[in-house]
Amino acid sequence: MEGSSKTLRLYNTLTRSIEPIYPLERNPLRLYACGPTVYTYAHIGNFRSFLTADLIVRVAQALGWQTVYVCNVTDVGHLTVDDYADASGQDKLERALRSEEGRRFPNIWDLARYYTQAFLEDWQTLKLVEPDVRPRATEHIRQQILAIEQLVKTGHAYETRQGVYFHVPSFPDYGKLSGNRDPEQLARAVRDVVQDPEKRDPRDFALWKKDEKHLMQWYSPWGWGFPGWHIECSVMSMEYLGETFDLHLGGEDLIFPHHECEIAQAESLTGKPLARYWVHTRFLLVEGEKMSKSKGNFFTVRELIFPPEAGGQGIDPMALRYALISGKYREPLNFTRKHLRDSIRIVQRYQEAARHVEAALESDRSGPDRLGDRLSTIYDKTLEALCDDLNTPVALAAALEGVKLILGFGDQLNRASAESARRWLDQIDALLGFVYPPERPCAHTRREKDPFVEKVERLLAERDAARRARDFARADAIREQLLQMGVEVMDTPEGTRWRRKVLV
Ligand SMILES: Nc1ncnc2c1ncn2[C@@H]1O[C@H](COP(=O)(O)OP(=O)(O)OP(=O)(O)O)[C@@H](O)[C@H]1O
Ligand SMILES: [Zn+2]
Repeated sequence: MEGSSKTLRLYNTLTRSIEPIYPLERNPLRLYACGPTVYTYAHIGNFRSFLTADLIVRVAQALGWQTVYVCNVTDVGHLTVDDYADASGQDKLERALRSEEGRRFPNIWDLARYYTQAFLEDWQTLKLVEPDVRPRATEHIRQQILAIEQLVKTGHAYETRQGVYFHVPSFPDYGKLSGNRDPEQLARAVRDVVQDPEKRDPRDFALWKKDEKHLMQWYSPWGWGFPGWHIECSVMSMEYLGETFDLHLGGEDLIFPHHECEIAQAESLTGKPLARYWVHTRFLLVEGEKMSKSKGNFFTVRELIFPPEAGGQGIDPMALRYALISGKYREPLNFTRKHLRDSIRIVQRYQEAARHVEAALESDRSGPDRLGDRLSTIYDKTLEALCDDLNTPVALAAALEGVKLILGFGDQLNRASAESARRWLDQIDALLGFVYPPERPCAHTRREKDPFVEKVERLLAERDAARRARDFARADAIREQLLQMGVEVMDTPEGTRWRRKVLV
């Protein structure tokens, strides 16, 4: 098998070192990536993290391994301050339902379904590998309840009037992933959060929240309520991958508390390590700050790739994919216009090379294969760079040499060389995923309107009506409101036009 002599090496957050990765015995490589909370569209920062998982799966497959890849959907609303271990605060899904955009959904279940669907479309648009299992938290409530019951039975959890908590002192290894071991520091981390006075230790975190008013609730041995966020991933990962699996992935913000808490719960249940390697992606930044749903400083896939008439910027999804993988996953990546422009140009060169190759395959130009050996060396270098802790900048630079080689032949490419070039482009596409366009880009929501676009159109109609009624103060106020939403309004002789503030 091509490249099978290579070793994949990745940085393991647990051991704080780069380690060779290999599956256990004769098992496939088993991976779990924490999926999105579906209360709004996922942003491209989220996709940066999913792309790390995607590349690892692709590299593993290129090395000839079998893989089992699980990526969940968090469709139970977890809480706005979930970066605190005890998960108090307001439910993100409920808050979304009360927002202006959320009002169009009749209930919380429809809202979660809608954004799940949108997420899956974005996933396909960016050509991420389809996971073998995509478990939904709402479909695994029974398993979560059973796990919590077991933790209570074994003395790792206890009930209060407000909920059920995992008792951190019952798991001495708490802190092994994040290094957050100092109890006082951990207690300070939760100081600003509404706390349950019956909690036995400030570090204890919620497994079950009792709440008869919560919009998503299930009946449990502790009455009506809903599970904590951390338990969902412990349960779903073990359900599909076994008690110990290979890689657990997510963005850097998940190291603590989410993954630390997952380890505590799962390892208390089984007495075995949950995952052998923990891999975390650094943030995608906008002007030096984390791109984040809650901060509102984000770009969604659709606002970048939709055509301008649908409120987007018409960017090739493959260029967006290229931009998102072009930085090392272990370093923060600043998302800039220049970066996106460069990626657009590079992907266009690949597309041009693919066109040349297709034309040459149709031609009757004979002659020896003058590309096969050189391209195969380049493929090797590309894969080797990815095996080196996913060094994507080096991998992409290596692959670009192949494109230059192909383009260097111009119209003189013969059939034999074109066959090698086509094989190479296919291989690079399997490995990096941006050479050919996606098969199924965002079809669903192209028919169904984006709620943002709907809102803009409604405001523009109101503004037109105000102008007709010569209520210019009202018209100006609406224009200002649109501006604050990032929308520029242009009055032209053909009528009112609008566009999002342009990025490129
Ligand atoms: N800016 C970012 N860059 C890279 N990964 C990110 C970024 N923001 C979130 N992630 C990762 O995306 C995945 C899904 O995240 P999730 O849906 O829970 O929401 P979130 O975007 O972190 O929410 P919020 O923005 O409200 O904090 C997680 O692995 C998370 O660590
Ligand atoms: Zn998770």
